[in-house]
Amino acid sequence: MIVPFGARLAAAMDASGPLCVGIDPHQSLLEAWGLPDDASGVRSFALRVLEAVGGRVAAVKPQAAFFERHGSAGVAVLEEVVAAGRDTGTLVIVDAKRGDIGSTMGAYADAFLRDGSPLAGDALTISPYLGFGSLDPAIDLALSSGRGLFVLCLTSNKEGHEVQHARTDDGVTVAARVAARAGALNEGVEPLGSIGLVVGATIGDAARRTGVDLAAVNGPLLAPGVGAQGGGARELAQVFGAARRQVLASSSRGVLAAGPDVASLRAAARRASDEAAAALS
Ligand SMILES: O=c1ccn([C@@H]2O[C@H](COP(=O)(O)O)[C@@H](O)[C@H]2O)c(=O)[nH]1
Repeated sequence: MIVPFGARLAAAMDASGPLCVGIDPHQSLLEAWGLPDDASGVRSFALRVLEAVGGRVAAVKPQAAFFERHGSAGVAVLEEVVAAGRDTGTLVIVDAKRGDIGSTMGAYADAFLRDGSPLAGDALTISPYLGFGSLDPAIDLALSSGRGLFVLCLTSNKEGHEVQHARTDDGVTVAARVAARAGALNEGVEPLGSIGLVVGATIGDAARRTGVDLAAVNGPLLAPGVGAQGGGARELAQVFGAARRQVLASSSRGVLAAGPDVASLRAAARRASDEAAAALS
């Protein structure tokens, strides 16, 4: 039986807390960890993170860009990391932020969401800014394969408002429209739908200002920006309010800076998870 991603994530957050650890092998972190800036260094880095947090946090999020910058050897490492992450029992969210015209989106869906594809984790981040309807192939395949999607809605970067806060002809913001479309796909699903949103922990009161009803999305809310970008317990509570039980807080550098020692990484992840749980309870 296929268990939908939303149900699997809800169970993982209940068991391990609301934290996703980002696997972002930045050049500077590889150097700090004494690793070479090549695919072998990225491999050692990512497997070390999995050793520290696999099976102990709700999710991990390998950032595809840091693997792709090493070409085909880096992509092969990403494949290995996706498989190794899933083997630990921790959910794997591939942060690749794909988005394209529908026919090409079908190929991205095939790569990242199809059973048996080496790049398919448990969920994928995607961009709706070629139009929400262009995401249909990914939505169809995610739902039929028990996977999830995180659709960019209100991102953590300071430039996001240029597009996301813009108003359409009927006065509704782009972000609110994205959120409403995701919510329609999750309607009536319990405990949580599988079509989530990306909503940065750094956005302050932007959800209110843009008319985004986060609770009505009835899906998971991936909240990057915790740690290195300045988001903390106070920001999580402020941004998510009534939707806080849907939130999966995400931290990459904030945890990774504790490496390369496995015990220190594990302790940093535990702290981040406990802080997020307290802020979102
Ligand atoms: O709005 C967004 C969407 C995605 N991200 C990604 O999350 C991590 C954040 O890394 P930190 O080191 O914790 O700052 C990174 O992979 C981004 O691409 C985001 O930050 N904001």
